[in-house]
Amino acid sequence: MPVSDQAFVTLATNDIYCQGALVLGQSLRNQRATRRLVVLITPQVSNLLRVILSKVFDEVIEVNLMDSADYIHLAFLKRPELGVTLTKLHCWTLTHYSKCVFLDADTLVLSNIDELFDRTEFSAAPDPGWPDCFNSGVFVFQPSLETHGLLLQHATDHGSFDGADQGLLNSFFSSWSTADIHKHLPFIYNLSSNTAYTYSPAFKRFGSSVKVVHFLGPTKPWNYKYNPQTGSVLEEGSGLANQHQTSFLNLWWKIYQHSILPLYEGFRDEEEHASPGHTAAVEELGAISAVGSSQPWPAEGPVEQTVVTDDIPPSPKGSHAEDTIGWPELETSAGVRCDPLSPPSPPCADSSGTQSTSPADKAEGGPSPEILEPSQEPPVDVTGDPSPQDALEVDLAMSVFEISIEEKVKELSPEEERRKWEEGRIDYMGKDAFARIQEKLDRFLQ
Ligand SMILES: O=c1ccn([C@@H]2O[C@H](COP(=O)(O)OP(=O)(O)O[C@H]3O[C@H](CO)[C@@H](O)[C@H](O)[C@H]3O)[C@@H](O)[C@H]2O)c(=O)[nH]1
Ligand SMILES: [Mn+2]
Repeated sequence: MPVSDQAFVTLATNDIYCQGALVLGQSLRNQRATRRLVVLITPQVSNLLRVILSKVFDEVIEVNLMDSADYIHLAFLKRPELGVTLTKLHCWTLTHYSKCVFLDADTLVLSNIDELFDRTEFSAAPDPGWPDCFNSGVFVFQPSLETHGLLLQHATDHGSFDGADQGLLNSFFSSWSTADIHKHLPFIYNLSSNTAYTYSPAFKRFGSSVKVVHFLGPTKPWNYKYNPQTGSVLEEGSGLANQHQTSFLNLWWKIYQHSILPLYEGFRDEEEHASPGHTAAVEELGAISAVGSSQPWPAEGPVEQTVVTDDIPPSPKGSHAEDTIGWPELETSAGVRCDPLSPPSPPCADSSGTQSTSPADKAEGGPSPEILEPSQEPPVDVTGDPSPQDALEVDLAMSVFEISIEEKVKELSPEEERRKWEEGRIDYMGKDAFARIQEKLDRFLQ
């Protein structure tokens, strides 16, 4: 039975972390999650990614620290280093839900975890590095503007001992390690992907019951390159720790390859009649679709529709993530193609499941109006008009043998370029390499 006042929530502040959020959301779908799927994003996330996110998530909610009420602003100004942290805390403002499970965008769900909703705030699993602290990559919480306010106050007054949300949340929910064992989630709900290496006998014994893998640490699945032919990540230069970690990475990429990449595929048609003002994004789309269309990724099984939009129940797939192989058309439930390069038409906006209201608009009851911060803001259409900054921040490089996701090097204006040169910041290996300059000269001389 779907429970509509409860939700799985994640966060992505840029297009790169969006790739993680997409795989996480898809993995929840694959495991037939019965709660709503919500992703919090910030203004940096491109319009294309917002549209893609809305194919997997029921709600895409933009949060913006700077537009928020004064006390948030204050906390942010006093503690600028807590930027992403304070953004994560926004999950407490989702008061149209009675209970939520937060999952980092670098987690992967391997089996159904709906039972986590039997737990209460604040439940989390031990951190592998310091088990008296919880890891803040997976936690059960109860949205409340009052708690949100208290957390921000705590951030303003005390900061965070690790400079991020985990330190802050541990000092706020400081009785976690001693007060109530029910609030200790078993480690299988937040297994750090390199734990198999640190305590391999335990992994041998309990590994098969793992439900959530967390790729915590500096190297994320999207930092690896993947071979779609062999179905495995390329080890070169990535320093893979062990075979278990590799199989979790492969699983992540398998979902990315079969269920996420096809979501970009449907934008191919837009390429032809897109206006010239949008070349950056269009080039990107071309790169995305060109290989996919002429050379579909090896599919191992029946081609199924895996696109899930608002109000469509999770796709009735097998219970394993591997079962989901798809090559879906990017169409919404209304059968309307959404063009990320032009303002969304009403059917697109309707069927995408994207929220155009801020979370607290739907809040009922709750604390006094003066702390109902987001509701005073005008509604934000998260898939609104594209602007020059809307170009993708990621490069999805694809060939038959290799898929990779890379952060796009930001295009600098000629003035910024000149300043960089003058300051001696020259990209000898990249675009200032002799070969590039030679190309430019050749073009000029022709
Ligand atoms: O640029 C960023 C960085 C982070 N995030 C979000 O914040 C989460 C936490 O960041 P992550 O890179 O996953 O941190 P971890 O490597 O998991 O490191 C640990 O430390 C973090 C900071 O305390 C905690 O948030 C994590 O839960 C904890 O596992 C991510 O999953 C995303 O959801 C973004 O959206 N954009
Ligand atoms: Mn994480």
